[in-house]
Amino acid sequence: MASEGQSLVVFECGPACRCGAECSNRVTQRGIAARVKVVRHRQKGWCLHAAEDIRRGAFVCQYAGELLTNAEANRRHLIYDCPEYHSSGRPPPALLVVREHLPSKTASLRLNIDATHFGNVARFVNHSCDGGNATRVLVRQTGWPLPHVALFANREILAGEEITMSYGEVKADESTLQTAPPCYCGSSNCIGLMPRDVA
Ligand SMILES: C[S@@+](CC[C@H](N)C(=O)[O-])C[C@H]1O[C@@H](n2cnc3c(N)ncnc32)[C@H](O)[C@@H]1O
Repeated sequence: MASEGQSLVVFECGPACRCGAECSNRVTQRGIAARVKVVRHRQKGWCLHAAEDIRRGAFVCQYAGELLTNAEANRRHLIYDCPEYHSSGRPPPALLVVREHLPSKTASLRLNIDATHFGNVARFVNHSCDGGNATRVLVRQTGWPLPHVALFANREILAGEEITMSYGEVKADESTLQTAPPCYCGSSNCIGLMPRDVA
């Protein structure tokens, strides 16, 4: 899983603030905010569904996982990309790579969060080629050096609907056609292939 381009950044109170957990500017810090359930799909594996209506703009959950160095993320990408990995019965890879363009615009921070082995329900959010109904947002907390990744509903999500997001753009180049895994998102613009990981 990868994402190219700039993610939206929001700012919240954090360890350097005097306010407590009840502060209204700590929206993403109180755990999973919507009732959700994990449902099995024949082709996509486990999926995250809304168990109640989720209003547009609402925080759903953080994307929790192991925070990796770039070198370790690249090493794991190689492992996760191997066909043997997928046929081994091990959990599907959930290594998310997001970039934050720093204010200077000349540098960017690459954040590698691997939820394959340790994570929360966000690891069950599947890809949709139409962008999905959840958007990834970087959350910076005052006094905390690194951003967190949070999922927000980008439209109203009805109870029973699958919660999806975009893993990145699908490039229909030759290497993608040969190596990209099949996509079953069912969107009208889906070409039947998932985005390939970009390190
Ligand atoms: C982060 S996991 C998502 C949860 C996963 N479905 C599971 O069973 O654990 C990413 C993996 O889910 C599957 N997946 C996600 N979106 C998919 C889609 N649109 N079509 C097919 N498989 C998908 C792929 O196996 C992918 O490597």
